[in-house]
Amino acid sequence: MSYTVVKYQKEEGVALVTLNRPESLNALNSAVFMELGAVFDEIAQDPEVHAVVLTGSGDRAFAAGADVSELKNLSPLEAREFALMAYRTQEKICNLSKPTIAALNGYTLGGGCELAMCCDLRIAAETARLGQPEINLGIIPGGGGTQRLARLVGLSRAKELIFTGKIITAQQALEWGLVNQVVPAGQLLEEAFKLARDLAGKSAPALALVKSALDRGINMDLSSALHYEIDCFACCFATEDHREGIAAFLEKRRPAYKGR
Ligand SMILES: C=CC(=O)SCCNC(=O)CCNC(=O)[C@H](O)C(C)(C)COP(=O)(O)OP(=O)(O)OC[C@H]1O[C@@H](n2cnc3c(N)ncnc32)[C@H](O)[C@@H]1OP(=O)(O)O
Repeated sequence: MSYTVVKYQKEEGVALVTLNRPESLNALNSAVFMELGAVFDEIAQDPEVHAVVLTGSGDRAFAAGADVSELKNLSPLEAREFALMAYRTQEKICNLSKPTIAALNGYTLGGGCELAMCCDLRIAAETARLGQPEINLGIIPGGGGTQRLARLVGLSRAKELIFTGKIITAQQALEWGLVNQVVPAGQLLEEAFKLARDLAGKSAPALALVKSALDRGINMDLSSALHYEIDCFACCFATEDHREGIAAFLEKRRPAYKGR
């Protein structure tokens, strides 16, 4: 399938997905959400892809938020439809059974920050700036910002960011736990790919199971989550990869996983 507002490339088991509206700082409109949804459907079905890097084109923004010109004339029902469409795409990203890394190459604001939080890990360029400035438009985050941000940085810091609409540096985001790593801008994609290739070399079923244990478990009560983890742990023993991982350790060699 061909895409226009999103670019999709594959390299050595890693998918690179690039938001591609640099003239508007990769603002997220309906077309971007539709294409992003289709790309992640394609990735989910593609056995050659073992990890994903999501970034923005140009050197100014990952995404500066939902496209304000599209939000301008929405009725409440249309705003709900827009948010639901974004939600459906975000669910495809969150539920992908492969690891995802957001490479934040500049402004990561509003819906852009919400999209980054749908990825498993976030690496930011030193020049990246993050925030949820919706309050300054007289609206609130509608793409998971109130929930995912609070879960990542705690309720108090989430309120600080969302109430004030202030924009923080990549370093501050690192200190708050909103990003995992900060790197020089020129090394962002290289570092994101290094991590993605490392993850792509691990057992795919083990990664899928542990992603599920973490993402589903966090929303369960502790006892249910611990039992779910035990079931996921047990499922690993149905894979060829677990035999290979243990054999490789005992034979003092690198494992060669087959993803099954
Ligand atoms: C409901 C969820 C949401 O996400 S609401 C949107 C939340 N995001 C924002 O409020 C950020 C809006 N953008 C800005 O505040 C600024 O653009 C900036 C601080 C990110 C960068 O400022 P700067 O002065 O450096 O650049 P420009 O403002 O001139 O931006 C360049 C170009 O991009 C267009 N643009 C930027 N953000 C958006 C957006 N969210 N939606 C639509 N378009 C956007 C901006 O209008 C400029 O276009 P131009 O045609 O050149 O005027």
